[in-house]
Amino acid sequence: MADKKEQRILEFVKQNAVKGDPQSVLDEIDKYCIQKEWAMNVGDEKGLILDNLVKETNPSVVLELGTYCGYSAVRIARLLKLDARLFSIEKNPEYAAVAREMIEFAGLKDKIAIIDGSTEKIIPKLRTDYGLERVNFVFIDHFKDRYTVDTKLLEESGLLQKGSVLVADNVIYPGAPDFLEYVRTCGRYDCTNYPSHVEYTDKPDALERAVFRG
Ligand SMILES: O=c1[nH]cnc2c(O)c(F)c(-c3ccc(F)cc3)c(-c3ccc(F)cc3)c12
Ligand SMILES: [Mg+2]
Repeated sequence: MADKKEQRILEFVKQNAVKGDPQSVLDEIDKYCIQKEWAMNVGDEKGLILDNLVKETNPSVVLELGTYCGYSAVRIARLLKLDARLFSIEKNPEYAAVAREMIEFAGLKDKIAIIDGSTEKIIPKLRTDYGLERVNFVFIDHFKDRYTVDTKLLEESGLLQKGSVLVADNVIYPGAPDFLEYVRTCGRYDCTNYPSHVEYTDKPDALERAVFRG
């Protein structure tokens, strides 16, 4: 594959992180993105907020929309209990290939499954083709114009149950105004905003947590 930024990040991690140590993988990705090339990982500042939201939920089944290089999959899965699992949907095959190697290097291959394809095609098939009954935690971090339609797909798929937690990245920048409007006004979610910054910058951004009322 052509040497792309995502490949360079993976190579840097392989050279500098400790195999089987998820925290060192996160630290080296952050170091690369701060020192060499910006990349759209959730990053260390929003990552700490995400850590706390995962810890307080202690989910058994996690769904991620948008894998990219696997940073947030590693970040979340490193906190999960032994029998918990994370399913991450990625449309870009080059990103998925990098993420698989990143996740294997971090030692989390048995906890994380990457599903190749688009969310609009995969979400409706999660119950039938992947055997998912319910998801307890969803990290939404893909195309901002898909946040609302995919949230509605999750509702219609029957995968959400009372207490299922959605956490969405970038709700301020690049922004997901229709998603914020939907989850805050449709009456089916309890919402909380967590102000932060775009990864590796001082540009304001935020995470939004939306807890499904059932
Ligand atoms: O696309 C994304 N997916 C997930 N997370 C993202 C994220 O956390 C980001 F910070 C950005 C971002 C924000 C500001 C900026 F200047 C550049 C990129 C993007 C993004 C937005 C528009 C694009 F054309 C390309 C990338 C994403
Ligand atoms: Mg993001």
